[in-house]
Amino acid sequence: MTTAVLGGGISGLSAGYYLLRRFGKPATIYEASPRVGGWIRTECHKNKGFLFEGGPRTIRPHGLAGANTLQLVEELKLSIKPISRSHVAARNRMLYAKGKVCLLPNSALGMIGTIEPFTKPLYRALLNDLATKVTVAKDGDESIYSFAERRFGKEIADYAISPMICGICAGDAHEISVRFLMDSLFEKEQKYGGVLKGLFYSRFQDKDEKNSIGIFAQKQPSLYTQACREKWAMYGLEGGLEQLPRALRKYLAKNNINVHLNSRCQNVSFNNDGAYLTMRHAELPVEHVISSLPAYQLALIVKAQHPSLAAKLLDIPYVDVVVINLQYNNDKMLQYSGFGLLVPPVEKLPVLGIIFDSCCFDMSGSTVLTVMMGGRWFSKWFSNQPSQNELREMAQRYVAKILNINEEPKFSRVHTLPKCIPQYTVGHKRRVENIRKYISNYKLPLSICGAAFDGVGINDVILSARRQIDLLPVR
Ligand SMILES: Cc1cc2nc3c(=O)[nH]c(=O)nc-3n(C[C@H](O)[C@H](O)[C@H](O)COP(=O)(O)OP(=O)(O)OC[C@H]3O[C@@H](n4cnc5c(N)ncnc54)[C@H](O)[C@@H]3O)c2cc1C
Ligand SMILES: C=CC1=C(C)c2cc3[nH]c(cc4nc(cc5[nH]c(cc1n2)c(C)c5CCC(=O)O)C(CCC(=O)O)=C4C)c(C)c3C=C
Repeated sequence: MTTAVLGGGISGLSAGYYLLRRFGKPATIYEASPRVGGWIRTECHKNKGFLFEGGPRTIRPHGLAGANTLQLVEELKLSIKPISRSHVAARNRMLYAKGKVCLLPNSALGMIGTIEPFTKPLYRALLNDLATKVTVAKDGDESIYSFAERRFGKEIADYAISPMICGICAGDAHEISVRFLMDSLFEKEQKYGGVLKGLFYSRFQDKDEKNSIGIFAQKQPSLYTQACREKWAMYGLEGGLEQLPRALRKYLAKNNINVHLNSRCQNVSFNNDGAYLTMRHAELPVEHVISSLPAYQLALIVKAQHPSLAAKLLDIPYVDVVVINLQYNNDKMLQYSGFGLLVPPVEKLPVLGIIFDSCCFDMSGSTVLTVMMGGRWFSKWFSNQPSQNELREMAQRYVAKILNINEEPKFSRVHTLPKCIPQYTVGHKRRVENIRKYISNYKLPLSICGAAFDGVGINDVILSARRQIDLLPVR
């Protein structure tokens, strides 16, 4: 009997990779769709010199999780396209607020003056933090909006934190847990009575960067050393991010880890010896199941035997995002340079943000933009199920309004990504603990990784796969 990995997105493929590295035994990955990669999807227009990313486009090189991904990228011999900290795409972060494109400050000097859309200098937010007493959070959690508003004031919560949440999980900061993005700042505030105070008192205790060496035996991955030396802010891959799942699949196939495509798991039932997977045409006995599925998909397949585990999994909500890629045959269309812009939810627009792909990476004379819409507000704007053409027209209308680009794009692509990103709402940490407790109490031969549980970024899901494999007992 073998180990089965469910899902051939980046976390399932990574689980296969770490299984191979740790045990060297064959295993099988079952993927429901006809391709690997999950939400990582690149459409390459090689002859025209540009590409469209339908999901993620960049990865951060920082910390333990960043170093871990770089180690994988290095082992797969992929070509990196770094964006250094001094690159405009790393320096210039923009908002569309109050009818204008606003450039956010990127140095301490920018804290002194009043910068639109803010009505007060940003240093006042820091004074607010110093002057405000700590409120002990109920059940050790609160929304990131409430935390930011408490510590730094409403403007920071509306125009800095809320758009940032849109740019990471397309979610509403009023609902997302402070622990999703600011776990350590929140802990510091609760311990030392303020964010700045916490940062000051704990400045010699932050071991994250040092710990990043921990899991790499003696030697850090050399790409990580290079990323630190060359001050990368983020990176993409030559040929687009889909090269990562593709290369992983090839590597796994060469090493007896097979990926079965078009193989949806319909049910899983556990017994004393392992588990049975129900596939369309077969019942497969397996020793252990590693699930990298979205929580609601795992819920579907465990529901018959473990309805209360299914209910816990269904408590992790997801949102839908519309992604529209636009390409223009002229690289001088944009008046602004930067990674892109985010639209704060207080603006009440269907657009979450626009990414300036051709500012991040060379697109051989094209301007390439990606408009993202919907997210937590998807049903508010798109309950009438607009057609692809209507979505494209809507995106173009906002590109005209916000960026003053009125030309028709030469190429475009519209994708609606249903339930593509989990929402770590207040209490998420406890929910995940309870899910893992259930699995452990019932001694289920099941490990869970993927975006639903331990972080939504590519780095997080790869590291989550590695950690789950590291926890497996040697038989
Ligand atoms: C629009 C967007 C932009 C993003 N931008 C970034 C970014 O810039 N940087 C970054 O780091 N991250 C980004 N992310 C997040 C990142 O892309 C995802 O979190 C990550 O790809 C999730 O990988 P996964 O393997 O956990 O899940 P998925 O990609 O969802 O993979 C799960 C797989 O399981 C399969 N499956 C489902 N049900 C079954 C079943 N019953 N049996 C078998 N297989 C099944 C699915 O077909 C899928 O292939 C972005 C995400 C989105 C949606
Ligand atoms: C500037 C515009 C951006 C839009 C619009 C946007 C949309 C968007 N992003 C995600 C998910 C993730 N994005 C991540 C990183 C990331 N996103 C942006 C900007 C926009 N995102 C930037 C500049 C970055 C790089 C990180 C940084 O330096 O701040 C990540 C990874 C986060 C991590 O911890 O590594 C995710 C996940 C979605 C779902 C989305 C849809 C609206």
